[in-house]
Order: sequence, then structure tokens, then C-alpha cells
Amino acid sequence: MNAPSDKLDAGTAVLCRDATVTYPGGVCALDRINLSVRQGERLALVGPSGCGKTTLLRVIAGLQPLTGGVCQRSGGGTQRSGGASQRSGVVTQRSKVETQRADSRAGDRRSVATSFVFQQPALLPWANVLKNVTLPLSLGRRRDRPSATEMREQALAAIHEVQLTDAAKRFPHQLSGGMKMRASIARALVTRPEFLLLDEPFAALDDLLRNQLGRLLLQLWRHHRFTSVLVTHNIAEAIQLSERICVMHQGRIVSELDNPLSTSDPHDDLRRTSEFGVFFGRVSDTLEKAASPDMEGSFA
Ligand SMILES: Nc1ncnc2c1ncn2[C@@H]1O[C@H](COP(=O)(O)OP(=O)(O)OP(=O)(O)O)[C@@H](O)[C@H]1O
Repeated sequence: MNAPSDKLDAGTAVLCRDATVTYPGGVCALDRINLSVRQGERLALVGPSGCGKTTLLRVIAGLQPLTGGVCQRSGGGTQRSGGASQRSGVVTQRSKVETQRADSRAGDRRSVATSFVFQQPALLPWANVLKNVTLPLSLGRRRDRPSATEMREQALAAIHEVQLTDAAKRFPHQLSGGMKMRASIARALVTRPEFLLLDEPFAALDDLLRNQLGRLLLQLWRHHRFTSVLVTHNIAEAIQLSERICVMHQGRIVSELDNPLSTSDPHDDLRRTSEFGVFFGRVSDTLEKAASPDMEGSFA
């Protein structure tokens, strides 16, 4: 069989075909995943603990080697099981924090136009907000780096976008949980990534903050139109932030639901509408069905 072309269709950001990950030790975390993500789409992955959400996010980022199938990313190359990653497209800087989190075995497979936001903001404690946000800009090859003045301007602009200007000189221990998360988002977006990958970013925050930061993310998406993939256990958050929700179970995508309430307007208060309750129920039923032992195999 001929190898599939490395060129993605215009408008496609990610294409996984039969993407499979079996970890050493034999756990099959992803079982022949087929997934296409449009450029600029906001996708959410939901599913019970251990169903493979984070592994799929890492595959999309190019951090996780496949043991079967293919995953292609626009501007980020192609990953095939057992084969070297091939990269094409624009190279930009990446955050050292992301780098520290990367699986070193997969180090050369990651897309540098990808940023992560994790539950733990992971700010450098000895650097103030401005320095933390500047860091990703200073990590690229010297010839690709902006000047010090440009870096500072770009970092200040990113800090302004997350409404942290007044706290730019503060150190992480002087910030609230919500402020740390804002700084983490600014650091993720300062390089203007093509992909923003979010792994349960607001799980440690209360509902009010979660809602506020969700609105902020929508605002930033409206402005920058990055492709985003959000892993969350929170159905309301998935509905607030995504256009499509993929429900996962035991390493497979068992259902894809287009979000009829999808909005990019941060002012829309979806949770107050009756449609929200109806769609919430639909996602929740799908999740319950996936997790029910009686339904094992019924999605296959
Ligand atoms: N490095 C690893 N080595 C071996 N097994 C792993 C590794 N990472 C994850 N797994 C296993 O792979 C499966 C999928 O894990 P993954 O973290 O992708 O699930 P998840 O849906 O993100 O879970 P959660 O919602 O609890 O974060 C789990 O059974 C997990 O124990």
C-alpha cells in the first residue's frame, strides 16, 4: 500500500488515521483513532479517567510516538508508527516549560507552533510575570529571535490581552490562582501558536473563575483563531468552549457531537438557556453510556 500523502487538505489542521498508542507494558491508550480537526476549530475531548484524552492531546502535539497509524499536523509534520517524524512549515519558538514536559524520546517530533496550557500554571518562581511570558520568545534559534525590545513589547501585549498589565512585575507567589492561569495563557499565546492544547486547564479553579477564564479564552480565540483542543471532565466547560465534542472511551472516540450552542461571543451566557440543559443532558448520557459496563462494546 502506498504511504498516504504528507500534504493535508487546505483547512485541515490535524488528521489522525488509525492512530494507536500502546505504552510499554501493554496498555493500549489509543486504539485506532480517526480524527480530523479543521484549522481554527475548537474541539473538546471528554471521557472517563484513563480513556486516552491526554495521550491523544500529546499525539496531536507531536509529543507522543505512535505505535500504529498516522497523525498529520499542518505546519508540524507527519508522524507514523515506527517511522521518523517529518516536519514541514514554519518554525517558531516554543516554551521551555513545554519542553521540560516533553517526552525526550519524542523530542524531535513536536510541533513548535504548538502551545500547551496545563492545570498547573508552572510559572518559573524566580521570574516575574513579564519574564515568564517573555521566556518562550527567547528560546528559539538566535537568528529567529526577535530583538529584546520586540520581545518585551510582544510579552507586554500578551499580558495586556489577559488583563494582567498591572501585575506584570509581580512574582508567581504574589498572584492568585486565576492570575497565575492568566499568566500561563499569556505565555502560551505570546508566540502566536497555530495550536493551543489545553489539558484540564481550569480543573483546580472554582466555577466563577472557570467561567471567567473560559470567556477570556473565547475572546483570545476570536482575536487569534488558533486551533484548540481542550481536554476536560467538565461538560459545561466543553459546551462553553468548543464547537465539537468528542466522547472517548477505552482509547476510542465513541461519539462526536456538534455543539449546537457553539459561540465565540464571550458575553453569551449559555448556561442560562434551556437549550444548554438539553445538550448538557445529551453529552452526559453519551458519557454515561460509554462508561456503563452493560454497554461495553456497544460503540464498537
Ligand atoms: N507513560 C505511560 N506509560 C504507561 N501507561 C500510561 C502512560 N501514560 C498513560 N498511561 C495509561 O494510558 C491510559 C490512558 O491515559 P491518559 O492519561 O491518556 O488518559 P486520560 O483520559 O487523559 O485520563 P485522565 O482523565 O485521568 O487524565 C491509562 O490507562 C493510563 O494509565
